[in-house]
Amino acid sequence: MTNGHPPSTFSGEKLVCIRGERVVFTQLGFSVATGEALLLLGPNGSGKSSLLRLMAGLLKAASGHLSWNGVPVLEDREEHAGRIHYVGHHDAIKPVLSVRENLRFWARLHDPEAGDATAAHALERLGLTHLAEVPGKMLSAGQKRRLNLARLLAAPAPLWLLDEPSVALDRASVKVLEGIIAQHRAAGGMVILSTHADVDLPGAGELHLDHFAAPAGSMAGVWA
Ligand SMILES: Nc1ncnc2c1ncn2[C@@H]1O[C@H](COP(=O)(O)OP(=O)(O)OP(=O)(O)O)[C@@H](O)[C@H]1O
Repeated sequence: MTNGHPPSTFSGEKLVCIRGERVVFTQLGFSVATGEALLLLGPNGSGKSSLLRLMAGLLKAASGHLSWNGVPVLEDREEHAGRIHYVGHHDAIKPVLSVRENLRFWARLHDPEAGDATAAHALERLGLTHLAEVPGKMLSAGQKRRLNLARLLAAPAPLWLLDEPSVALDRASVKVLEGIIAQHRAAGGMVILSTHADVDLPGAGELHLDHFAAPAGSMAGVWA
């Protein structure tokens, strides 16, 4: 047992993803355990975002299954939602709420008891303290990304699903991201992350989505 999240394994087996009529990937499998990180790699359109959305329960697999400690996650969607933080391409920032209010809102969605001290720490870690009272709509792209990433620290969740989290970040902020991921893993968390850029995740596994592509032109119904 670590001093944070209890030992767990998140895995997927024989996953098939269809978007529109196209088979994006087929027979895809992975496994991530406590303290581990998995990098999703592959060219544009190979299915990295789709796989992350599927892992987050936002998209349904055409077949195959996802398990947490061997139990299919679809058996209890609410429990699964409670164990993840998903940060996708679209920012979830409410434009009229301040940076601090946005963070408080997210923290309480995850944990109604979440205290202000945790949110303050998250703001400080992401270099947002001086912007705490600024409305979301006035942030730059990189500041919005940092606020979305601050959600990771505002309430605990063992599994972080991050879709190209380094986009719009300056080099110093990428270093901060690498640091909070390392700390999360040291506390028994897991991270699954897609990227086209250099994000240093020591010892991370790699999943190359193009290895699971269906033959060109495969249509739903043939491979699913
Ligand atoms: N809403 C949608 N409806 C139908 N097809 C979609 C939708 N979103 C994505 N797709 C298709 O699914 C496939 C995989 O897209 P996805 O965004 O998962 O790839 P990706 O590897 O994340 O790409 P990128 O590196 O460009 O971000 C692509 O062929 C894309 O056109």
